[in-house]
Formats: sequence, C-alpha cells, structure tokens
Amino acid sequence: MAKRRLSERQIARIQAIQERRRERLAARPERALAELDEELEPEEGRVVVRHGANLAVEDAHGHLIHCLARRNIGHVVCGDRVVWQRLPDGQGVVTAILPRISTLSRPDYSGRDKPLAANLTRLAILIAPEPEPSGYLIDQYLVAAELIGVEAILVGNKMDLLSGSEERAAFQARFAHYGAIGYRTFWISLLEPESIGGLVSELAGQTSVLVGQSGVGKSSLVKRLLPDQEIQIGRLSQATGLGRHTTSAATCYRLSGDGFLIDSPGVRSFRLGDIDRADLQQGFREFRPHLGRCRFGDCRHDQEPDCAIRQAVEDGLIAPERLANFHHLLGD
Ligand SMILES: Nc1nc2c(ncn2[C@@H]2O[C@H](COP(=O)(O)OP(=O)(O)OP(=O)(O)O)[C@@H](O)[C@H]2O)c(=O)[nH]1
Ligand SMILES: [Zn+2]
Repeated sequence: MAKRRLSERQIARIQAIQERRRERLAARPERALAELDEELEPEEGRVVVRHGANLAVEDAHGHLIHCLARRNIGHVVCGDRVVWQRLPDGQGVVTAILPRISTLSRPDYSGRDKPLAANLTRLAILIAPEPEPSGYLIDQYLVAAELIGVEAILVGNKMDLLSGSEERAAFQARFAHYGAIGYRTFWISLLEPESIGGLVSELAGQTSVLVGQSGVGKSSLVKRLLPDQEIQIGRLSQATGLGRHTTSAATCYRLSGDGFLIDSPGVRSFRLGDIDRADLQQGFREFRPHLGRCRFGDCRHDQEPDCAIRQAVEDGLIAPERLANFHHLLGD
C-alpha cells in the first residue's frame, strides 16, 4: 500500500507538535487536542469502512487511512464525506461530517434513529418469484426511499425460475403499477448474464444499497456486481489494519464501472421506522397530486365522503393494493 512520503520539514514539524502535545496533554488534555486540530492540515475523505469505532477513510488520492472519529461529531457511517486529520503516527482522526445528501437509518433498541449509511442515491429493492414477494414490504421500502430522498428501483431476480414467456409476463404484470408511477424496474436472472446489463448501467455513477427479503439473491447479486469483492476486502483490511475484515463491517465497495455499493447486514436489514400519517401519505408518490383535496383535512382515505384518494383509486390513478398497504402501514 502506497504511503504518502513526508518531507524532512513535515517530520520535524510533526515531532515538534508531538512534543508540545505531550506536554499539554499532561496538563489540559481537551485543550491540547483542540490545538492539535489547528496545527495539522485538515483533508477531505470518504468513509469506506465502518467497523465498530474503526473507520477506513479514502483520501482524495485513493489512499486508505485508518481513522477514529472525534466523539462529539455525531455518528459517522459508511458513505460519509468527512474532514479528517493525519496524526503523527500515520493514523487519522475524523473531526467533522460534511453535510449528507441522504441518510439511511434504523431505529435502535431505544427507538432513536441510528444512521446506517450516508449519501446514497439508489435503493435497489430485490424481489424474486421465490420467495413469494410481499407488496407490503416493497411499499415500505418505497416509502422509506421517498422520505429520505433516494431514488428506488425494483429488481426482479431469478426470472429463470419462470419457464415460459407467459409465466414471466404474468409475474411482471403483478408489479406493473410500480412502473406506472415512475419506478424503474429491471428483470434479471443471474443465470442469464446478458439480463443484467440494464441494471449495471442504472447503478453506474450511483451510490446504491440492495435490500429485500431473505433468499431473493442479494449476496449473489453483490458477487456478480463486484467480481473483485475479496480483493477489495483484502485491500481495505490490510491498509487500515482493522484485522480480519468480515462482511459484517459496513463497507462501501467500488463498482467496476463508476459508482459505489454499500453493503452490510445492518444496511440490508434496513426497514421503515415509525412515521405519522402526514409523512406516510407523502411517501406514496402517486397520492401527492390528490392530497389536500379530500373533504376533510384529516381524512384517513377510508370511509369518509368525498375522499380524493379513493376517487383516484376508482379512476384508476392509484392501485388499490397501494391504498390497502397505506392503511396497513397506518395500523388500520
Ligand atoms: N435460479 C436462480 N437462483 C438464484 C439466482 N440468484 C440467486 N439465486 C439463488 O438463490 C439463493 C439465495 O440467494 P442469496 O444470494 O443467498 O440471497 P440473499 O438475498 O442474499 O439471502 P439472505 O442472505 O438470506 O438475505 C441461492 O441459492 C442462490 O444461488 C437466480 O438468478 N436464479
Ligand atoms: Zn381522503
């Protein structure tokens, strides 16, 4: 792994800082650290691994640095763009998280939102003929994607399990209402290599995560999208000294083209947290043109008279199963 060479002058400067730091640390630890911040040049980077408190940050030249985060800066996650500073021992300290364009999070055991990954631009929802897809789960992912401002796509995998073209068409038709409201849909089979080209182009230049039920083929697709996953893992663990890097660490992989894929068990098990009705209706994108048009301001779109949402269902503008899932999500 290439390391940045330091000049004599830089080394002398770092040694002087170290010396002063040792003196100050003895007297006023907090203050000494604050001054160290000012003395070492801040750099920007991107968090590519988070494993407990350990981070691997990729600098502007593609070099990896093992970093720890300052305590008071909030929860740093994979995909974060950060400001970090090199410590005299070659490791780094992350001193700030740059503004995120999106955050994937999950409520933790105390019910508070715990971020899982940052700066995503695509949420790929995997389904397959087997296990039986759940429209309710798909809609939860779609709502979550809408609310965090990430574009969702639907990926139907294992299409080889459907023998005839009729069977395939019937399966696809069950999800046609998603395409009608603008969610791009891809039909693939990992046994039919030519089928994944469209998906590969879609993910190029994006930062994506794959979600979906157990057994839909997430691991298999990750392997296909990252033929060098083992090599990437080796490079990351070697460079950062994190020891045996397992796939349990949240990792931001480089796609073979342009773009990134963030993966970890936590990211995969991402679910929609608790949300109130106002937010939930915004999460059903095709409801939006009709919101505010019901007779009652607090309409639940259930039995109320003059409900614009139910009217839209009747007019064929909203799929009935979407409204049913909306009610299901509200706990009706
Ligand atoms: N026929 C067929 N089988 C597939 C395809 N893709 C994946 N599989 C198989 O489906 C099974 C489940 O795939 P995984 O990749 O482990 O699924 P997963 O979504 O990662 O599952 P979890 O790890 O439980 O979340 C494996 O036996 C795969 O070999 C496909 O395109 N066609
Ligand atoms: Zn209504």
